Amino acid sequence: MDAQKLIPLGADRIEWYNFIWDFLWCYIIKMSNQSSPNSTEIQAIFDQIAPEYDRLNQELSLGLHHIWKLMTVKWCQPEKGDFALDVCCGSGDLTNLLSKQVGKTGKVIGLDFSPQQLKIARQRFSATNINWMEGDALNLPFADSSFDCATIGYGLRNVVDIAQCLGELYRVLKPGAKAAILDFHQPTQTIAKLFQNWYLDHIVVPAAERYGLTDQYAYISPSIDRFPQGPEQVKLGYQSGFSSAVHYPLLAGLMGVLVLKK
Ligand SMILES: C/C(=C\Cc1cc(O)c2ccccc2c1O)CCC[C@H](C)CCC[C@H](C)CCCC(C)C
Ligand SMILES: C[S@@+](CC[C@H](N)C(=O)[O-])C[C@H]1O[C@@H](n2cnc3c(N)ncnc32)[C@H](O)[C@@H]1O
Repeated sequence: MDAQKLIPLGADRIEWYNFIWDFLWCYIIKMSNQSSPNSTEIQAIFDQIAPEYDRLNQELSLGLHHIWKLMTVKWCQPEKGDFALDVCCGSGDLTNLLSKQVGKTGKVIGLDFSPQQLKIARQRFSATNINWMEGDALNLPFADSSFDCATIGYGLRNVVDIAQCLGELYRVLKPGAKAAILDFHQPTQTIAKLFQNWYLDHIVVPAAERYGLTDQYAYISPSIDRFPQGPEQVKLGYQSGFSSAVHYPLLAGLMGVLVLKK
């Protein structure tokens, strides 16, 4: 008797059901791991990494992040005497660069919702034309048309509502003012994307492991996957009311700067 005939017909069907169920369960698990963290979780990440944040940025970008930040500040065209805003200021790199550009007659607000990042920023930079503020990028505590220029450095990808953030940025800028938004970017070229994933998985996360920050730095890669690419960022800029929006890829598209004009 052929063994095949011994298997009741329903057995195949049960195997199929089990396979489909297992597949669906794996898919649900994977997608649930891709879910975006909420504001509280984001704030916790940046509070936790604050003590090592600048050291790891310097080491892992081989110091290049300073160049990307200089370009970002240049592209929002700050002038002497301006009132400037650095949203999601973190440890204050861009706030400090804006402070130097607007000079003694100008003023810069560095705003962030992470107390630990702001603590580091205050320790690093004591320029008298800088005000450090704890606040939410999604509900800026400023009047309409307050600022002559603004920056967001590696913040837009981390807010829980990008459109809301861009809307607030538009609201607080003066007519004709510019904002420059630096962040990671998903390269369009496959080889660049493969390198970005490799670098994040095999250089960045292992480096963070030394400080017990594996999970916090492992967050970067999926956050980049969720982040709109250049053309989509431009569309969001126009939808937020900006009169012009241009995205400039940097480093073969591994990074990018969105320049908006009100
Ligand atoms: C300043 C940089 C990243 C800031 C940053 C942004 C985030 O959203 C984070 C989230 C969670 C933890 C940390 C951060 C965070 O540090 C960019 C430079 C640092 C990057 C970690 C390095 C990655 C660089 C490129 C992927 C590859 C550069 C290759 C080149 C040969 C150096
Ligand atoms: C990667 S850090 C960037 C810090 C700094 N701009 C730089 O270029 O290094 C992202 C910062 O965004 C802040 N952030 C994220 N969501 C925010 C929100 N809704 N309001 C204010 N700050 C926020 C985090 O607390 C963190 O300090």
